Parts: sequence; structure tokens; C-alpha cells
Amino acid sequence: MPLVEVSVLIPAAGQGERLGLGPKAFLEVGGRTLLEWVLEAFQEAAEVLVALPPGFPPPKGLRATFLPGGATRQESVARLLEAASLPLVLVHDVARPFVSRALVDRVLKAARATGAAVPVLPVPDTLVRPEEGAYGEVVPREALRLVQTPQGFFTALLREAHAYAKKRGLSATDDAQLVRALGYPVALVEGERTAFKITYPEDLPLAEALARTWNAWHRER
Ligand SMILES: Nc1ccn([C@@H]2O[C@H](COP(=O)(O)OP(=O)(O)OP(=O)(O)O)[C@@H](O)[C@H]2O)c(=O)n1
Ligand SMILES: C[C@](O)(CO)[C@H](O)COP(=O)(O)O
Repeated sequence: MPLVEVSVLIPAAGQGERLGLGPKAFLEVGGRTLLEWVLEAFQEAAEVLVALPPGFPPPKGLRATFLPGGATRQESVARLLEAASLPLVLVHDVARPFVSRALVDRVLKAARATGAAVPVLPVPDTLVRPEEGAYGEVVPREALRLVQTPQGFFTALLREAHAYAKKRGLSATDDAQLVRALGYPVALVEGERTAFKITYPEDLPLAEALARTWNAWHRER
């Protein structure tokens, strides 16, 4: 599906504290920064806007518009949204470098049809609520999903959701929460395990291994 009329918003202003290697936008995996991986995935988009950690100069030679991010992901996305000029937005974490075209197409198709769509995955492990540090109540995992990016929205709807959240002092870890808080339904599409978020040091060897085979594997699908 062509990425026409779509502004791709990349919140990339995080400090990467859990990883401990500086801002993840500039972290190299498979010889390329995470920002380069993500920009390649969205290279056909008409407009790409990236929020960088304040004080970091825009990297040279990359096709995107760079803006200073905010103190939280939500603030960084709000700044990008202000600058978006097209009727649909895809919001994608720079920390998720392996985003396939099939995943982007699924999200975009559902977002075009409904106004708001996000990719989710079933939970593969048993889930438990610890009780004083010991094994506690098991939470039924069948009813739960892991939420990924890219998340797709009508631009006007996501702007309204961010304005609503700001007015009420709501904070959220993703954009779909804000749209739902506004009272608008968010469609779910199938996510991809490979679109995992690089968060902890032990995610790096997995990312390096995937980087080695990504292009070939991706083409075969
Ligand atoms: N002020 C912030 C914080 C986060 N992000 C972005 O939001 C995404 C998801 O955040 P996360 O994986 O938590 O990245 P960090 O905030 O960098 O990680 P940490 O929480 O460990 O510091 C990342 O692409 C990150 O760059 C952002 O644009 N602005
Ligand atoms: C947006 C997100 O990746 C969806 O799973 C996630 O909420 C980001 O959370 P983080 O704590 O900012 O990494």
C-alpha cells in the first residue's frame, strides 16, 4: 500500500536509560543506527518527521525533518504532530528498527478504514502478579495483548486526543491510549515479534542477529 497522504512521526528523543548506551536513535545495530533502520523502512513516505533529544544536531545525509523532542514520549509526539501536514499519521518508535512493509500496510489499511489502528501480539508466557516477592495470582493471558508500533491515526483525531490529554493532565505510554481516552475506538491488527522494542542490554545480541538476516528474511515473506 503506497504511503501517500501519510506523515510518519518518529519519536526518537529518548535517553535510552534502561539500555545505558546513550540515546537509542544513534545506537548502531548491524552497522547502521536505529534511526537509519527506521528511516529506510519508511523511505517511501511523503513526509517523515523525527524528534531528537534536545541539543543533538540532526544527523547529516538523512531524508527527514528533525525537531527537538520533549521530556516524555507523549510530548515528543505532540511536537511532531504540530508539524505534520498530511491527513494520516503513523507513529513509530525509533527503538523498533525491524518494521516490515507487511506490518506497515496492515496498520495503514485499518487506520484508513477506521481512523485509529495499532498492532498487537498475544502474550506467550504465563503472567503472574507477585505477592510480597513470591509467586502470586496468575493473570489470564488470553484476554491480554502486547501493544507495538507503528500506530496509525487520522491526523486530526490524534491532534484532538493529545489536546484532550493535555487539558486534563493525562499521561500515556502510547498514542492509542489517548485516542481511547477521547472515547474513540482503536482497531487492533496483528503485530510482529520481530518489531520488538530494543529496551534492555540483552535485546542487543538479538537485534544484531536479526540485522544479519533481516533483508533476506524480509524479502522471502
Ligand atoms: N522524551 C522522550 C522519551 C522517549 N521517546 C521515544 O519513545 C520511544 C519509546 O521509548 P523507550 O523505548 O522507552 O526509549 P527511551 O525513552 O530512550 O528508553 P528509556 O525509557 O530506557 O530511557 C523511543 O523511540 C524513544 O526515543 C521520545 O521521543 N521522547
Ligand atoms: C509505544 C510503545 O512502544 C507501545 O508498546 C510503548 O508504550 C513505549 O513504552 P516506553 O516505556 O516509552 O518504552
